[in-house]
Amino acid sequence: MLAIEGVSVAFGGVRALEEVSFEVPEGQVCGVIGPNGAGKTTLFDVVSGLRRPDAGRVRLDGRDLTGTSPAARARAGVRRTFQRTQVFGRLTVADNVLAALDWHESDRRWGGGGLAADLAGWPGRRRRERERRERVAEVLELCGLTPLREAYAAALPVGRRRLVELARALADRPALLLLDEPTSGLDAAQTARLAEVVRALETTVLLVEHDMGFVMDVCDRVVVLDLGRVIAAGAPASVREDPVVRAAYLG
Ligand SMILES: Nc1ncnc2c1ncn2[C@@H]1O[C@H](COP(=O)(O)OP(=O)(O)OP(=O)(O)O)[C@@H](O)[C@H]1O
Repeated sequence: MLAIEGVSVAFGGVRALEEVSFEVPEGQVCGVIGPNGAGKTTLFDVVSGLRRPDAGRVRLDGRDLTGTSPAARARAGVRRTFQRTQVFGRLTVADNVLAALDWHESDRRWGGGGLAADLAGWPGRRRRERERRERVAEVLELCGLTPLREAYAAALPVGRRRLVELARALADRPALLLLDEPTSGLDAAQTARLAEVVRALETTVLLVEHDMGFVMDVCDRVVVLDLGRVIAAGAPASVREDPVVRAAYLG
């Protein structure tokens, strides 16, 4: 479970976040919405470790992550995607996912052990290799990318590249997935396909998104920020009907 507890951030006189608190239970998808300047990006930066809050805490499964670096959060199982997709264009779709898996594994296991350890560990390595290939196949299937597994990522339209990025982030079963404006640059069909994939995930997800339709479609819970404060939180349908939310959007 992700817990945001009394998080505040100020930029000079501007209170970007003021005592923001909410929780995302394990396996749920939570969307953060709000008008321009509401504090969404700042909140995302606090959760991913790019910005240290002036007050409050961020916990993941009870573990206090406040003040830890983005790299330490990655080791704790936090993954994020970016508005501009970050994939290896000259690798195939399958190799993109495999590379992500290798990267996170080696990051956890660094220390090595030399040639003797390598030889002694050979049978285990073969098993691990098979497990890795199986995991890649599983993630590609989940993201609807199996037919494209041998395609080069650079040749794909942006909607597919976004799915490749998602597959990379999911590869080693993250504890928390952060999606930053996942629909930006996607057309309606691509957005609908992405929504299907996100709905099928069993991962805890926090996403920031301008596309209300997408948020209402994929989220179990929606948190609405306005001028740095949580003005509403709950199921998509109740948030949509909330007069306070409507007033905030209409200005
Ligand atoms: N680095 C910064 N220095 C000064 N003020 C900032 C900084 N970053 C954000 N702010 C201010 O903090 C407030 C919240 O900004 P933030 O970018 O988090 O909002 P947002 O909801 O992501 O907005 P948008 O939807 O426009 O991206 C705004 O008033 C913004 O001008």
